[in-house]
Amino acid sequence: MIEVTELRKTIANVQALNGLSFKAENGKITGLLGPNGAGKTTCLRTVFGLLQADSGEAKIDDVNVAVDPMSAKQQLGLFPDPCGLYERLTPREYVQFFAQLSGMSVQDAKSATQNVLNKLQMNDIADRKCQGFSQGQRMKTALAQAIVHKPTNIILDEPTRGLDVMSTRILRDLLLMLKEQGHCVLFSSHVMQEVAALCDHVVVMVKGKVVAEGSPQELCDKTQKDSLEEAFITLIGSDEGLAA
Ligand SMILES: Nc1ncnc2c1ncn2[C@@H]1O[C@H](COP(=O)(O)OP(=O)(O)OP(=O)(O)O)[C@@H](O)[C@H]1O
Repeated sequence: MIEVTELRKTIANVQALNGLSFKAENGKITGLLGPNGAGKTTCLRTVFGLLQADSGEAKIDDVNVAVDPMSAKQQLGLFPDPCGLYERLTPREYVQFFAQLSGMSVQDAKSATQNVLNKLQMNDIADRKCQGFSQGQRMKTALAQAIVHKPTNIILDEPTRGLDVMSTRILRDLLLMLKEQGHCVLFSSHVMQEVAALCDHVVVMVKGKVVAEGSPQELCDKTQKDSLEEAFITLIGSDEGLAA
């Protein structure tokens, strides 16, 4: 479970987070939805420990990220930008390298890598160099890296940005699989369709704080709108920065 409480962060005189609080539970996909500049990336970076909040706290499975970052990160996987793979490595080498970085012995890293390659059905590409991979193959490799140390929690910042329809579908299926396996999946987006299709729980944020949260249906009910897009626009007070 990921829990943030009253997070505040000012960057270059901008109040990026302004008392942000929400929970992302295990076995659910939680979407952070908001217009450009709402603070989604800042929130995820703070949860991952890349940024330090001015006040408030972020907890991963009840471990405060700022107090015990190593333990917190043991239970956290960060989906990297699939464009940034090491081109000269094969997925097996790449994933095993990150498994060892997370503290596993060579033997454990090898077997964890084989497990994740099986889980994501990647054996056909496991020993090819990443150079020249399709977006979908990159996506799988990036996700394998994020989950090889078997974290309970996975965070993804706009994971479908720049992806074609097929790659988006592959990623959706992978996220649904992780949810079925009981993981906590937290991702940011301003793509309405993606949030509607995937999320059990949606956290709508504007200017660094939560303006509404609930299931897509609950948000529609709350705003008395038929579509999620209309509900979000009502909640946000404008359609700026939203993608259909
Ligand atoms: N390094 C930085 N320097 C200056 N301002 C920053 C920096 N990082 C974030 N901000 C500001 O903090 C606010 C929140 O930014 P953030 O990137 O978290 O938003 P976001 O919701 O992820 O936006 P987008 O959907 O456009 O990616 C914005 O106003 C942004 O300009």
